[in-house]
Amino acid sequence: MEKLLIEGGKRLFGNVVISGAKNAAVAILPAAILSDEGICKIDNLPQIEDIYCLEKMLAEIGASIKKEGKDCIIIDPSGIKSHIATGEEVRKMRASYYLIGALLSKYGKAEVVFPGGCPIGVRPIDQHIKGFEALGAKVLIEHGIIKVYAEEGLKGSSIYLDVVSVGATINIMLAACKAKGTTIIENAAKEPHVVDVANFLNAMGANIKGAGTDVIKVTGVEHLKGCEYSVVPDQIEAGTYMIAAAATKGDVTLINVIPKHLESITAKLIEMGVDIEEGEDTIRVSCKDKTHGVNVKTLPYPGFPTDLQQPLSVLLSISEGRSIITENIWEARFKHVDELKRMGANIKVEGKIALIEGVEKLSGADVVATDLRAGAAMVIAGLVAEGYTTISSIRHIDRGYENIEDKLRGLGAEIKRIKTDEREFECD
Ligand SMILES: CC(=O)N[C@H]1[C@@H](OP(=O)(O)OP(=O)(O)OC[C@H]2O[C@@H](n3ccc(=O)[nH]c3=O)[C@H](O)[C@@H]2O)O[C@H](CO)[C@@H](O)[C@@H]1O
Ligand SMILES: C=C(OP(=O)(O)O)C(=O)O
Repeated sequence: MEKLLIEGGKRLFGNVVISGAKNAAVAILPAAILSDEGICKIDNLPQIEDIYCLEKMLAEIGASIKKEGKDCIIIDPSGIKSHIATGEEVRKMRASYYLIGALLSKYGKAEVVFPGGCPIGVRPIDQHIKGFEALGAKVLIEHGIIKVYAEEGLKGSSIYLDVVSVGATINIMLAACKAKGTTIIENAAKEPHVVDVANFLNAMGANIKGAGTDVIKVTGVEHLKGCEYSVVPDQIEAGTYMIAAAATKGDVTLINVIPKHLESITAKLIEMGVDIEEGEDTIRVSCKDKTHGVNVKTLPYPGFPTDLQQPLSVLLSISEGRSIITENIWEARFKHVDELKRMGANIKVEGKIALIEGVEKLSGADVVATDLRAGAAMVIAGLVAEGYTTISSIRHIDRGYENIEDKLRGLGAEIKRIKTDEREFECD
């Protein structure tokens, strides 16, 4: 088993380059199979396990995938013959559900195994299904496989999402972009990755308007073609490094970011006493004094992102006074709290609320990355804690953070990946 070993107490200084956004890239790769003519060259792809997993899935159904340089791939979908994706990889990640929208759009049918992803609570897909059905598809779930058929073809429709869902918004865009007529998605998600996927599809020839607002209009087109595209910078990876810089009382400049996408985290950090300087595509985060506690509610974009709640809870744990986190999106996104408590944090969880009393310091311990962002939280905790921290189950971290230990070492952290003889305990 691999673990991360961190010697805490080093302040982070210097520059860190932010990678392409996981949550955009995991939808853009499946979207690329929609090309009826030509290849897609996709750049600024994060080098993370979720992307490697998707590349394998696409190759399994017949796509040709070629790497070009470090973070660019070329996808040629002309060899795809199958509408079925039920392999081992599909189960490993959440975003494999985008294969449903993409295959349905391409073939009028799709059979995809139920997706996996972070164990952060019940993760229904009823809004995806509602969207596919509104477009004229029949949906059947059998033996853990989602089977979607549109024998008469897909027809544009109006869909009002009952909850703001990133996945359902993107999946309906994918399914609708070659449907007959116009589809309107109301109460749509507005996250930067939703906009990025719409931009990618438009670069392929789709006609999608309104992405980034809560009403998206998709006018079906007959034909999509290949394109060249660069994935938007990762808002969540950037936020994680911003929090790490503040927590270690460091001075870090993030390169390759879109400051607008980070407004909710920037505002929260400023409220806590952190200094932030925004450039055109950079953000400098510095912090000399102890930060103070604040209240945070997770909300769909442009609210504070749930994916940064766990990393922020570490900074709040060592801030002066009391903080309250309200987690409004996922019902089980406080699993990291028990791990933080091992390091001396004072946190009480009641339902969707975590009550945090700031402590003077954290101390190193053996902890577990219970999910992806919990893992990022443990890394930040290890960086600020006194002594040594080891983090296990780091496969979760590898799903979403490119070279986390190299990037942090570049900022002066003492962190390394170690191999142990222990077998990994699979808890999800
Ligand atoms: C690969 C990816 O992009 N993952 C992100 C995506 O997950 P994901 O797309 O799975 O999350 P959603 O935005 O769909 O979920 C938001 C809320 O809607 C609910 N819901 C969702 C779909 C549905 O059909 N029915 C339903 O009730 C969920 O239970 C949750 O409470 O957005 C989440 C919310 O920003 C992030 O935490 C994840 O990192
Ligand atoms: C929850 C996350 O990922 P996924 O939806 O892929 O499980 C995340 O990126 O924080």
